[in-house]
Amino acid sequence: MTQSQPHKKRPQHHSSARHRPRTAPQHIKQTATHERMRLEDVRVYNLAGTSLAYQLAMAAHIVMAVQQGYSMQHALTVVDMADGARPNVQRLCFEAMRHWGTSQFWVKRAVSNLPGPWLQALLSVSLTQLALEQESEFVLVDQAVEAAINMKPHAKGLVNAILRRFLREREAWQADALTDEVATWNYPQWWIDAVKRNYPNDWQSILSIGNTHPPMTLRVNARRGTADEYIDYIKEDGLIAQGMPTLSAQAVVLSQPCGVADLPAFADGGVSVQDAGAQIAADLLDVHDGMRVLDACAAPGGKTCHILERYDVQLTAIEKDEARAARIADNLHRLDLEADILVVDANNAHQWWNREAFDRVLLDAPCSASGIVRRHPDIRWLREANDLEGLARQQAQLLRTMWKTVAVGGRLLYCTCSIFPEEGEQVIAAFLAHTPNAQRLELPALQPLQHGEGQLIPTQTETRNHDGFYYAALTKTSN
Ligand SMILES: C[S@@+](CC[C@H](N)C(=O)[O-])C[C@H]1O[C@@H](n2cnc3c(N)ncnc32)[C@H](O)[C@@H]1O
Repeated sequence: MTQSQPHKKRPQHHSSARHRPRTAPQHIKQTATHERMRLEDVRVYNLAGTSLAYQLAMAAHIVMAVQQGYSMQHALTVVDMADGARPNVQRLCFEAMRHWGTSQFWVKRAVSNLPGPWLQALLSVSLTQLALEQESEFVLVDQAVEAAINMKPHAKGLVNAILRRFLREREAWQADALTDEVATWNYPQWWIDAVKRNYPNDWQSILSIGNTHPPMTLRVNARRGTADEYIDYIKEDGLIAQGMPTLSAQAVVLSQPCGVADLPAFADGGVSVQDAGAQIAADLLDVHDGMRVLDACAAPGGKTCHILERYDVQLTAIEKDEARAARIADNLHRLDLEADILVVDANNAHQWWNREAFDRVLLDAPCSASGIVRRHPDIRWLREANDLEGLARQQAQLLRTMWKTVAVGGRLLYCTCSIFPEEGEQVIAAFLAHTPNAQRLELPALQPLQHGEGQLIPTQTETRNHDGFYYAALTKTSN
């Protein structure tokens, strides 16, 4: 460690009032919850929480919730589960989502009348486990049947028969799946077609990387030390890591993921979890001390905090979702940083903007999240082809509004965690075509990384392991 011991514990910070989100009128999309299962009612009775049967039954519920439009992360957070069951349920769900195309293909081939959604989900979760050979075959089939007996007793024979048939005919089933694109790649057909269309030379590797386990990448708090110091520091805890300087001076990738609570210096703000591709934003925004900075779509505050760790600026963070805005406040508090958090729709500038222009504006717009499917394997099954049109409209609207707040000579950095040009290059091209006082800036730091102007695609090499992002920087030439 260095003399200043940047990653050692230090006294608890006392939150200032500026950490508390200020609430303004919100427009949060209401979902048609009445059409979907109530996550509060999800229960598995009569099975011990430690049993695989319980965990398979619970995973089937969560996966079924995703089919009904809930995000998996939300379902996993909200559903009440037996103590200790959560890590394994989570693993079962993540693996089921990464293999949903294959397992649903098998279920549909195996039955003449499709069973109800929970049974389909149980079969998919179980077939995925058999295909991955994670559990003993005997235990898996036994426990899946046990889960069925508990939840849908009439289906005991069906579950037993399908799982045993898979074990007998595994090779034929696997070969059969390769005749179908959705079953082969495990993405909806429209997604496969869009990746093929936009990346004719790389579409297979992009789809494959999206099905791998993401790295656990950290951002070292620049106020506390360097990436190299942190890498040395965690060796004491037996953790191996390496830097990723081509992406960010603060990025550190762990060779093995660990729980956030076990991360040395996490609790007292020495590090945060953030993909290396996301960490480029703080460089591309070209911030200097003393500037007025706006982060227009800020929650959970990853980029807000990164900017504040590096520069002494006056930062306003806007977020329309109150619960998500609270996460910005939590992160600022943990990192001992300050920003003004406004809970408001950024598009309603008259509600929050006093017409004092910002030197730097970061617009990390809501998007399909197609660049981060490794981390959220359910996203592909939740999105629909025509979502891109609606998202692009939202992105263009936010860009038009945020542009008003940029000072002459100032910079706006537009970004999304998407790999689809509809949400990246096409939004920027259309904006530039209609905005005479906007000029695109070169981003030399991005040159060696990009795949098409401003576009980072998910990459998985020793020196570059990051998610998919799009970046464009614009400067205002006149009012
Ligand atoms: C991609 S996330 C931002 C991630 C964040 N920049 C980070 O690095 O941690 C987009 C965020 O914008 C918020 N959002 C979407 N539309 C908004 C709007 N019109 N006004 C304010 N926030 C909005 C979403 O709720 C979401 O939290």
